Amino acid sequence: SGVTKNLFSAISDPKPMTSRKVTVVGIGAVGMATAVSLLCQGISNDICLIDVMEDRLKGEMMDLQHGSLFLHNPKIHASKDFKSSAGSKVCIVTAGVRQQEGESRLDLVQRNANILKTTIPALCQHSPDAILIIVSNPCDILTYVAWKLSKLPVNRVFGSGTNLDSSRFRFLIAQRLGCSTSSVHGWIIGEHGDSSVPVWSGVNIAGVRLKDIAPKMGDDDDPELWKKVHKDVIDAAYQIIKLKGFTNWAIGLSAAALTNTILTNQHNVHAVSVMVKGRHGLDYEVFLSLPAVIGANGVEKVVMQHLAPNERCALKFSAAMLSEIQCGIKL
Ligand SMILES: O=C1N[C@](c2ccsc2)(c2cccc(Nc3ccc(F)cc3)n2)CC(O)=C1Sc1ccccc1Cl
Repeated sequence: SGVTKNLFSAISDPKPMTSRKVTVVGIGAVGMATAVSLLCQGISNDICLIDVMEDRLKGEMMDLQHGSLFLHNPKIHASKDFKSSAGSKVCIVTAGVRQQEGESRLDLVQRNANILKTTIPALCQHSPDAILIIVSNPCDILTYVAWKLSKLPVNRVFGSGTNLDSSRFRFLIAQRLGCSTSSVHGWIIGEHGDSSVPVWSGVNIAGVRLKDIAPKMGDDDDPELWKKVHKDVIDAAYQIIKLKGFTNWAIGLSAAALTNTILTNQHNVHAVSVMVKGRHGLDYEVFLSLPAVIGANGVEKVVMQHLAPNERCALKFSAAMLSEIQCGIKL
């Protein structure tokens, strides 16, 4: 038009640079917290929102677009058609249905698996090189389902897993000790949620292992009751549900942090849900969280922590449980 012709003297035609496009599937509280975390931290400037609720989708897209001035002038698009996710480097799946009153866990799993049956193949069709991060719950089982449906190598699909559990764990310890969360190193591994496994021997600040100072740390007869920190991680989840009805900010920030590690090929170590067969004596084809090195190719390496017998036993129990549930899922 007249204005653009007379306003700009073009130097180059805008060729698409190697975009860091990210697709977020599911625009519920978690999906939107993830999108906002990505945009506010400048982790991605090219976001695609996918959901089936078209009005809500358009509203969220417009509302986010109107914040462009306060962001890094991002490209934000939204559609129920997966075509608009084409060329994504990372696809974050937060879509899922809530557990209904009295619904069995297996029914919930099957309903969420049914959503993945259309979602995963469509994402892979339009972004064949993408890394998939599964956030939907139950996370470990749905990460397995997504991996099976994607037919991708195991490094390209992982779950947010105990990344959130570990961040709450480190926060609570940091509160107890009076230092920053990032300075408290500690890992919760295994099944995300109620049956997660805290690796007490690994909790340290500047390499000083708390277990060396408080040898009974994590035991039931520990006078300092450190085991309560893990219980508080679990109780916090239920308390937040009771207080606000859902959780979204910490999980959204954690999904954005995982995405940043991929897009910047940072090789950070995160507790995420990976295929554990052949590790720690586990023989099941299941996904559980272990500390993993994450980069542009997704899961690059797994850190093999020295686990106590009870920790290995808890992982084995979870693996057997997940394997049993997975057998009951119709893919
Ligand atoms: O902070 C949460 N909130 C959720 C939630 C629930 C509704 S909206 C958000 C939560 C909170 C409490 C329990 C619970 N259980 C659950 C199990 C299987 C499912 F398929 C879905 C949910 N989920 C979802 C979830 O996974 C978390 S983390 C979490 C949960 C339980 C124990 C420890 C942790 Cl670190």
